[in-house]
Amino acid sequence: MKIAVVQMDVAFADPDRNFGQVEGFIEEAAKAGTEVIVLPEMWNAGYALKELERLADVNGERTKKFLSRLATKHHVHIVGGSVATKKNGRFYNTMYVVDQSGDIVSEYDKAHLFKLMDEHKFMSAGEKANVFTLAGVTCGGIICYDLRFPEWTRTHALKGAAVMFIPAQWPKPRIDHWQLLLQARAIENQCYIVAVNRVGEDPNNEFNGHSMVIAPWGELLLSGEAGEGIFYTELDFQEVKRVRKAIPVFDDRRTHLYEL
Ligand SMILES: O=C(O)CCC(=O)C(=O)O
Repeated sequence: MKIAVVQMDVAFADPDRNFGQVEGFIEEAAKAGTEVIVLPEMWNAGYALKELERLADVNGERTKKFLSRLATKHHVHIVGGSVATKKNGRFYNTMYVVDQSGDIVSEYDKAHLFKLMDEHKFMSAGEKANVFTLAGVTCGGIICYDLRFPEWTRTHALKGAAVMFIPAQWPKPRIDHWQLLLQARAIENQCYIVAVNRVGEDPNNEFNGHSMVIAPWGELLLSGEAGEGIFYTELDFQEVKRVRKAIPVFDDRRTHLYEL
C-alpha cells in the first residue's frame, strides 16, 4: 500500500482556503502514484472552536462531496483526517474515509475530547470505534488525543486493524509524547501506524509536524520533521503477520487479569 502523508499548515477559521490547499495536495500526491492519501486533524477550520457555528460543515456534506469527487477523479483512497462538523445541532471532530470509487467507507467522531484545549466545552464525543476496509486491508482510525488511551488503539487492533491512521493537531511542546506514544502503539499492537500532524500556528499553539509512519516492529519508516510537505512510504502487510507470529502477543493476553 503506497501512502502519502499530507503534513500541511491549516488556515485558521478559513475553510475555503483549506479546501483549496487540500485539493492541491491531493492532486500532487495522486500524480506521484499514491494509493492512500492521509490528511491531518480539523483541516477545514483549525481549532477555531468559538466560531464553529459559522465554520462547521453541516452533516459533513461539503467534505464528503469534495473527498468523494477527488477520490474518483484521481482513483485514490483518502483518509480524510478530520473536519469540524455539525450534526443534529451538535459539533463533532469527524473523520471521513473515502475509497477510490468515491464511496464513504467510514465516518468517525473523535471519542476523547481534549480538555486542555477546551474541546469538551464546544464539541461532543463520538461513541463508536472506527474500523474499515481499504484495498482489502482492515484499517483503524482514531484522532489526536485518542492516542493517549492505549485501550482505544487496542480495541481497534482486536477488531482486526493492521494499520491505524492517526490525524492530529498535536502542539510542539508535547511532540516528544507524540513520538513515543506512536511508537509504543505500533509495537504493542504489532500494526502499522500512519500519523499525520499539522505544521504552522494558530492563536494559541505552535505545531511542528513530525508526522510519522511506524512499522509493526517499531522501526520509523518516515518522519516528517517540521516543514510543510507531502511524504511518501509503502506498507507491506506481510510484515504484520510476520511480527505477530514471531511474538504472539494477541494469543498471550490474559484478559481475566485486566478486569477492574
Ligand atoms: O494530547 C495531547 O497532548 C495533544 C492532543 C490534542 O492536541 C488534541 O487532541 O487536539
